[in-house]
Amino acid sequence: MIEVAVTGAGGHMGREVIEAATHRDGMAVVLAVNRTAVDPVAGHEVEAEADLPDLLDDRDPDVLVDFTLPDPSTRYVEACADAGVAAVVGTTGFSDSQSAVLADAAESVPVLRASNFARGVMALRRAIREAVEAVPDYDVELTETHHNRKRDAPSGTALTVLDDVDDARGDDGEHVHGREGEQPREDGEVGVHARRAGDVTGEHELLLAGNHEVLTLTHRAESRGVFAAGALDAADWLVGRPAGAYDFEDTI
Ligand SMILES: NC(=O)C1=CN([C@@H]2O[C@H](COP(=O)(O)OP(=O)(O)OC[C@H]3O[C@@H](n4cnc5c(N)ncnc54)[C@H](OP(=O)(O)O)[C@@H]3O)[C@@H](O)[C@H]2O)C=CC1
Ligand SMILES: O=C(O)C1=N[C@H](C(=O)O)C[C@H](O)C1
Repeated sequence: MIEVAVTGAGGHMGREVIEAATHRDGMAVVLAVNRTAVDPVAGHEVEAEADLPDLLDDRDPDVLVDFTLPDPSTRYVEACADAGVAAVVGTTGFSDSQSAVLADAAESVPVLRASNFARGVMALRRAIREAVEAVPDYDVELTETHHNRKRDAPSGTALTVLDDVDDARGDDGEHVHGREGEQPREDGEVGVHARRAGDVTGEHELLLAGNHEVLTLTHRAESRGVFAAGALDAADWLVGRPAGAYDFEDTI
């Protein structure tokens, strides 16, 4: 039985993760914490996040799954490193210095980070790398659309895809965020567009155009359950691994 702790238990993703873990064979939620007080989630009492270090010692989970914000997430992963608990991090929007804190923690415990836990996005990323290599001189534009509550822009997935495009092209192309004014498009630049509206779960589209043709590669998440399932697959895979920094692709 894999025993799971969930931070951000009152958030949209935290609730999905608790619900999915509760109904998953071979998994049990032994700890749920949140910053503000919330009613039980899927029958699990939600504890105060301030008590996390003591709660980790007391409940001794195998793995913690975090979908919150960069600042609390880094604190939670540091607490995992102190307690010897593996961590799966779905939070996005980390600064370089916050990422360095996660990398430090990964020297003590296994830490798996992914900007997107949908398996379809893993497939999308492979398709994007292949397409960009096949038509390296085509114009590239990336558009992501998310719900109106989302704080970080561009999305974590968009930033990951931009890295994939740069890797496939073998350069650090200029990323142009939105456009305004009379500046024409420069060769090699990648346009990046972040839309926020309604309750869109998450959409990412890469458009490649040139030589009188247009190719689009799109992923659309239709439920947050897809992210929760992927994060729990990652948790399952991570338990028992040596300390280190892992990503979702490592699990395949
Ligand atoms: N990797 C992936 O596949 C996915 C990643 N995400 C990422 O997950 C994160 C959370 O998304 P979502 O669940 O929609 O967000 P929500 O806003 O619904 O939930 C945020 C959670 O973080 C907590 N929180 C906010 N501020 C603080 C703070 N200062 N200290 C401690 N806790 C805090 C909230 O607690 P409180 O209730 O007290 O406000 C809440 O539990 C985002 O970074 C998002 O980009 C989302 C979906 C998929
Ligand atoms: O905030 C969200 O909702 C999502 N965030 C992740 C991101 O920033 O890429 C993943 C997914 O698109 C949903």
